[in-house]
Amino acid sequence: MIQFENVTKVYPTQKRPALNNVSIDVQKGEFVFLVGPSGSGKSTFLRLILKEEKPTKGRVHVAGKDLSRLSNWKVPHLRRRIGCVFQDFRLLPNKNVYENVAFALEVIGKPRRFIRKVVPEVVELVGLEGKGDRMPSELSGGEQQRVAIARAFVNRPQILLADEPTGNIDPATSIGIMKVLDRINRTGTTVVMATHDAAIVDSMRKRVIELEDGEVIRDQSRGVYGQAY
Ligand SMILES: Nc1ncnc2c1ncn2[C@@H]1O[C@H](COP(=O)(O)OP(=O)(O)OP(=O)(O)O)[C@@H](O)[C@H]1O
Repeated sequence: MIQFENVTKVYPTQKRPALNNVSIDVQKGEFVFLVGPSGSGKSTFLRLILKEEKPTKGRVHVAGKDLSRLSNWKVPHLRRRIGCVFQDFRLLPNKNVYENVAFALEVIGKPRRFIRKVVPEVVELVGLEGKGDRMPSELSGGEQQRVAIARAFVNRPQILLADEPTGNIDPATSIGIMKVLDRINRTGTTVVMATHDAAIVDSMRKRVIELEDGEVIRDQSRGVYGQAY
């Protein structure tokens, strides 16, 4: 589903590569944690998947497509197949829960009948049934992140990228967020989550890819946050 082949990324203003000769294969339906210190290249890895950045060397394949051969006008189509969740939720403050989720479908031209059917389903999937008419300001941080996940998933993307999704949420609430991501993963969606949250990584026992200075220093199935010797 996601394949990095000897990928090196050097930003124009930098001498050191943000990613250095990274080769990684993520299969359809996998759940992968991306860990490593600040500046190790996690966000760069996610940006390359979205074709927000191009590799300096090497190739990135996503959903069977070689991104170097994907013309610019096809990039929005690629991004529709990838849901994104961020640390800071990024909800529209003037729209309620239902409208925030529906908006993701409206902008890609889905019919109103379809939107009316699927939005409540996804709102329920993330555990927010009965809260569809709340504004983001009337929700806890954990609930806001659930809305953001619903919005990312409502179009049933093949891949969900999450960049520090529990970064602004307390540990107890984070467990609920991880249950939602796990539920989404069980529908067959490939999940890649960048995180500094050791407790979450240790509790999930999923594949862990560790970056340091842009290099993969560990790729462990059913892994933990820190190196387990
Ligand atoms: N747009 C950019 N221009 C120049 N250098 C950049 C840019 N984005 C990232 N970098 C550099 O590339 C390296 C990797 O950064 P990246 O953001 O991928 O790390 P990260 O692991 O996601 O860090 P964090 O955990 O803090 O989010 C860092 O040295 C960073 O300063």
